[in-house]
Amino acid sequence: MALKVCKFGGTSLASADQFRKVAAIALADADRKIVVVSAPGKRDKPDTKVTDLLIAYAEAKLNGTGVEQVAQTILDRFAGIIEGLELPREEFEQIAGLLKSRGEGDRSHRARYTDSIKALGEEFSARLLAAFLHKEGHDFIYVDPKEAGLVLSDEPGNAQVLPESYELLRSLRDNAHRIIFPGFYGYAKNGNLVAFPRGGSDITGAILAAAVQADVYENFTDVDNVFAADPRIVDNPAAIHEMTYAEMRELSYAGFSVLHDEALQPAFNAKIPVHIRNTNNPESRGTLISLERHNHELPVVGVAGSSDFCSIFLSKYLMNREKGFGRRLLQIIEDADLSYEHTPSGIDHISVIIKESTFTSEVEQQVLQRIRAELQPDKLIVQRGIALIMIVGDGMSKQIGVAKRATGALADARVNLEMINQGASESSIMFGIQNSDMNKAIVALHGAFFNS
Ligand SMILES: Nc1ncnc2c1ncn2[C@@H]1O[C@H](COP(=O)(O)OP(=O)(O)O)[C@@H](O)[C@H]1O
Ligand SMILES: N[C@@H](CC(=O)OP(=O)(O)O)C(=O)O
Repeated sequence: MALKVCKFGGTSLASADQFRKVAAIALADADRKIVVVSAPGKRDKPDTKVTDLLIAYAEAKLNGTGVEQVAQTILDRFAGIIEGLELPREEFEQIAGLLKSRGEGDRSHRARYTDSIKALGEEFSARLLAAFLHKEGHDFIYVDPKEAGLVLSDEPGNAQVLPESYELLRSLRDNAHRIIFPGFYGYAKNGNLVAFPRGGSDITGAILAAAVQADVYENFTDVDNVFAADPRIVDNPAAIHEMTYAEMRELSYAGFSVLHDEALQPAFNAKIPVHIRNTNNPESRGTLISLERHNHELPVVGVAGSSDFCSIFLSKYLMNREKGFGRRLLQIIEDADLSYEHTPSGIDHISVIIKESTFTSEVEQQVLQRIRAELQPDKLIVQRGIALIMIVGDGMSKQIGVAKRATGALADARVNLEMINQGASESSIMFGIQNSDMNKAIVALHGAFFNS
């Protein structure tokens, strides 16, 4: 018998009807031993995810205004699901009670308090799904991440799994029941509830899959497969049925929101294939992500982009002769508590690419002052509003002319290139362009590699 861990995203649990689909998928295969769930997501485009409602609830509690209204919206969402699943009234009372009592918790640390509230979306989803399956006569139980041993670093909203979790979680494998597990959060060693970054239920699923040595990690979402470009940007993008961990890691980091980029590491380390599938169309083939792919024809498997980066550009004659220049520059970045994304360089120049949200004007002033004083560059320019576009494919290094095809397509679309950087692994090329050109560039690059 195989062992499968499956994760259902927010769109898969957005309403009672969606819960029923999830239950049917879980029941369709007895190998689906562990089911990880997200909080109810959007039912349609203008809708709001429960996680965002809970964050608004935490804000309202912290600021002391508008609490009742947002609490009502949250409770209405769950009341609709409970009613649609024909669950007893006590389920609703339990949720309302938990929301209220958790809301009264310690508010002295904003981020910590917000984590404790926003995790409730996943907890409620998991409790309701378990209650529904139980009512229908199936042997599923709700498992609490604290009891199971999902131990995380104590970094609110940005937690990372600690190695001991894997040993502790392994025993889920031998649990006599099938398991419903809430995604997105765990507990620090000091007992504090801590959440992963947004989209982190994908990470929970991958950790559990690695811990129990699952045969496959099925990640159910609302698309038939991973596409070669974001379907919200490109009409009818090409379907990708197979890709490697490395390709998916680069693409999800670069903008494919279908899978959290940090979810791949646990699966990759434990060599567990990840199968992206559609809750609304479980018959579709999906996308299998594993160590190697069999289809080697495609030099590029995907084009992704994200906006709002900035670059710190330095040039200095004979920079190449100055030992430790790069190290000293990156030390200044580190001292400002910044992390960097890329460092494209040439003999006399180097750029450091940083997320714009972290590079406030105050931080900019400090950093530039130190760079001028300690490195004496000939030129120092900060450019904001940069989008980074990546074309990714393990087959790229073996094919001649990939960069030419890409730059040709960008030129035809009249996209101005600010920078180009080929990843050291030769499986990606990054283009820095203006934010406003991002979608145009993605459409052009998708066309160049997939429309022929
Ligand atoms: N390259 C891509 N392939 C497929 N989906 C993508 C891609 N890029 C972005 N997406 C978006 O990711 C969405 C699924 O991710 P997400 O909304 O986080 O789902 P879930 O609620 O299941 O976690 C899709 O609906 C799609 O709009
Ligand atoms: N509900 C959390 C965690 C998550 O993974 O959600 P989703 O599976 O809907 O992306 C969030 O919105 O960030």
